[in-house]
Amino acid sequence: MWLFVLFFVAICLYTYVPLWRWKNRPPGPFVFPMMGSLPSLGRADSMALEFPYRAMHRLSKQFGPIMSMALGQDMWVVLTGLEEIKAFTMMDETVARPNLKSLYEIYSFDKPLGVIFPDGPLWKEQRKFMTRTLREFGLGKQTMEDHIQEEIKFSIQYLKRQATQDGNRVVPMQDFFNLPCLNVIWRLVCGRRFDYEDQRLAQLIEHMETFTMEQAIGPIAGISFLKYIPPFRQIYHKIKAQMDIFKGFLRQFVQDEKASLPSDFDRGYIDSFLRAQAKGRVSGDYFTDEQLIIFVQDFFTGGSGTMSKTLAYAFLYMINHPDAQTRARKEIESVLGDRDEVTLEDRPSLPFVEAIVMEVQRLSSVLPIAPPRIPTKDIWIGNHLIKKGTQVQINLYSLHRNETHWTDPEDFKPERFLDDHGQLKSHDEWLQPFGYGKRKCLGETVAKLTVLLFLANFLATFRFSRIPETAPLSVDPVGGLTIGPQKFSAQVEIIKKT
Ligand code: HEM
Repeated sequence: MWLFVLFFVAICLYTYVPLWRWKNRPPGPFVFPMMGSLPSLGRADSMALEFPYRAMHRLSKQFGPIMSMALGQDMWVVLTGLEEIKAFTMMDETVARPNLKSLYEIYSFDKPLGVIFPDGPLWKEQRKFMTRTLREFGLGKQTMEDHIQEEIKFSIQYLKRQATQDGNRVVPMQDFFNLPCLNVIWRLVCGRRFDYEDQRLAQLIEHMETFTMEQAIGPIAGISFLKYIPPFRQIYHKIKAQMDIFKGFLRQFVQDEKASLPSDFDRGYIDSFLRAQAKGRVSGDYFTDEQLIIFVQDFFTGGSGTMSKTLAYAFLYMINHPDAQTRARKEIESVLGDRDEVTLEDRPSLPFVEAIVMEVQRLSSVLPIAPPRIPTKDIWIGNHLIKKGTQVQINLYSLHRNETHWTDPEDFKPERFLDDHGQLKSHDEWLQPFGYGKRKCLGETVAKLTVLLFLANFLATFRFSRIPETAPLSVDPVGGLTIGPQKFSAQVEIIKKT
């Protein structure tokens, strides 16, 4: 009995002494010994484990745009307001990541490599290298657009085959854009694409989605002891096995690219990296094979799934909102005239299509929480102190569902981004699907271009509708780090034969 009381007192002291010492701590739900704030999260949202960002968003209505809470024994600060997120993400002291040991075991040879997870000089230099190399590869320039257009043509033919193969025109859509989007990334990486029938492509996506779409990956990454406890233990080993195969594939691919490196031009990102490695350019330490493998893996996990899930959601909303689909098609047809293909040049004449993309990005929030950060010294956001070393979550979903800023935030209303003349309003700062500040997404340009061109060209070629006598499609998401729509099918009518 006394032992139990002693244990209880020790646990309480361990939990509450740091909290008493933390003056000006952001407000937040009650912290229980061992369990932290989990009971409050559970009360705010009965599906808090599946949708932690939604539970945090609901709690923020009670506690405000900057909250503190405990997950297990660790204290976290959660940012949900625009001013707080802006202030935090613009500081040099807030670009560091926490030590997500279990995640690095799964993802990157036991240490933070690539560009998404490291910090310090490695991150700084590799982010600079990635930014420069992507620019050289024509992000926003013609070459990039040509690659995307070519992929659009292949995928339009692919959808035509699927829509006509058994006569009923019904096509499962939730994963349709996985292959084309992986190819957009693959082009950036090595200048080539896979055939859609190539089994390696499907396998790569399967390995990757075991990681990005696993609900438990957040808790496993954030709470290090979970990997020893069932059912997280099994999940940890399953994801690790899949990611080991993925990395094995990339390792072999990098070796093959090294062996066939052209002397006078770069086929893609890998070649640029290998050339920097060979020259010992910049700081040679960071240009290792392992760094390259995880760099390429970052392209896929950060870029491919996020674009394909955004596109899947775009078509889901088009099916649920046939009036918006018709209006978008009219706009596209008036721009196209006799031409076949919507291009980047048409963008200024497609305000409604662009507004649809923005509204889909707002509602889908495919990366609802940015990867976590830790301040490297005590920082102040308004009157609140975030202590050095506290884990910080940036809840982008909350920005997108803020009830004070957005009218009817749960509703699909692309018009909210248009002015009285039907033109796009200037940028709305509350829409931040790519994050904000010093670690903002590096693929924003390619992602925006890909989503817009796919959507416009597909709407010009096909009409998408709900299968007769079925209910409106659910917009509820599935997934983990990245989220996407549940399984859904569309009736696909070909309206342009060429
Ligand atoms: C619709 C598509 C996309 C969305 C919604 C998205 C969203 C995001 C978000 C929210 C972050 C975290 C920002 C932060 O930590 O504050 C991020 C980081 C990143 N994204 Fe994207 N992304 C998309 C597409 C892409 C693409 C296509 C690429 C690659 C070509 C890419 C590469 C990256 C990289 C490398 C980072 C890490 C940046 C860093 O930590 O310094 N993303 N992205």
